[in-house]
Amino acid sequence: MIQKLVQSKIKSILKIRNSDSNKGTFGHALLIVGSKGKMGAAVISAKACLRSGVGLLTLDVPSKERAIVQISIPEAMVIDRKNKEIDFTFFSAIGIGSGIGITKNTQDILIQLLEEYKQPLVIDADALNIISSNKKLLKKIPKGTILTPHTKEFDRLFGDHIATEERIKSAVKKAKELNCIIVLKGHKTVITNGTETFQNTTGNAGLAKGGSGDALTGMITAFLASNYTPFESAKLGVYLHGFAADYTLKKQSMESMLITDVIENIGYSFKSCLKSP
Ligand SMILES: NC(=O)C1=CN([C@@H]2O[C@H](COP(=O)(O)OP(=O)(O)OC[C@H]3O[C@@H](n4cnc5c(N)ncnc54)[C@H](OP(=O)(O)O)[C@@H]3O)[C@@H](O)[C@H]2O)[C@@H](O)CC1
Ligand SMILES: Nc1ncnc2c1ncn2[C@@H]1O[C@H](COP(=O)(O)OP(=O)(O)O)[C@@H](O)[C@H]1O
Ligand SMILES: [Mg+2]
Repeated sequence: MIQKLVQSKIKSILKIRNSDSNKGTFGHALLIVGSKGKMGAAVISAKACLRSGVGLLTLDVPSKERAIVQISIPEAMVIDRKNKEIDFTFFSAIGIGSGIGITKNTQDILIQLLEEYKQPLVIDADALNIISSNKKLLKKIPKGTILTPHTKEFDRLFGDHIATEERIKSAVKKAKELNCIIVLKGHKTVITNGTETFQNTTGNAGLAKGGSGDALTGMITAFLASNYTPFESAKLGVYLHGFAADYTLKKQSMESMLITDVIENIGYSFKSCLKSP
């Protein structure tokens, strides 16, 4: 049975930020995102991550591109993509894939990460495509990892599907098999851990634009770093992302909406869910 992901469920998950908390309370996230020409994905995912409550954020980007993020997001720290000495285990949560491209370097980083990091990851976009072209990597995905494919990425990973219902059934089966969370993105995103399955009730076609998924990756990574469980993190990210997009319609149309407008409204999503009955 597919349950509707509604506001009361989100409210029951959201934790109130304690007044005596410090940045360490909300974890240190690492986002391995962006590449030459796709640094927008890095900036978008980082901003969305920071707007979702993470304590500290480090971005792993190609060294020639670091100025872009340092100038546009002073809150984030930056490390060099080529640095092989990175201790991944230092980070509370890691998101990888948005805008990274498929190169020898990004393939090596993903393989190194899957060898060294045994906690749940958030895997998106090109990192999913790297796994699709080297299916042996599926077995190395840490338990509880959140995979965030759109339809095409899902089919690259698990084979072609014609009907949506058939794809959802596969998502449930694969989530169980791989012991992970699958966020099957689309008009009505489906989130499953293989046992329970939810369909999102927020969001609109203003999100049908490049960068919307990159923002979602940043948000889910922030929740994971802040100690929400992987399933909770996926649900919070998907619902609040869509909710912020719906609120954006107060000022923008679906045509004019930018994902950066949506990110600016994440705060409203939190406020509204926390105060709802
Ligand atoms: N500013 C930046 O830096 C940006 C960077 N980005 C980065 O670029 C990389 C490539 O990512 P990508 O998703 O654009 O490429 P790809 O996997 O070929 O899929 C594209 C095609 O898939 C389809 N499709 C998608 N959703 C679907 C759905 N729900 N239902 C059905 N079909 C669906 C659709 O194809 P169509 O419907 O035309 O067949 C669509 O044209 C990645 O790393 C990403 O993070 C982007 O985020 C843009 C902003
Ligand atoms: N018509 C729509 N209605 C609601 N949400 C949508 C719609 N189209 C796209 N989205 C959402 O926007 C995001 C798109 O993700 P993705 O395709 O990975 O974008 P990108 O890679 O360009 O950042 C997903 O969260 C998806 O659910
Ligand atoms: Mg994407």
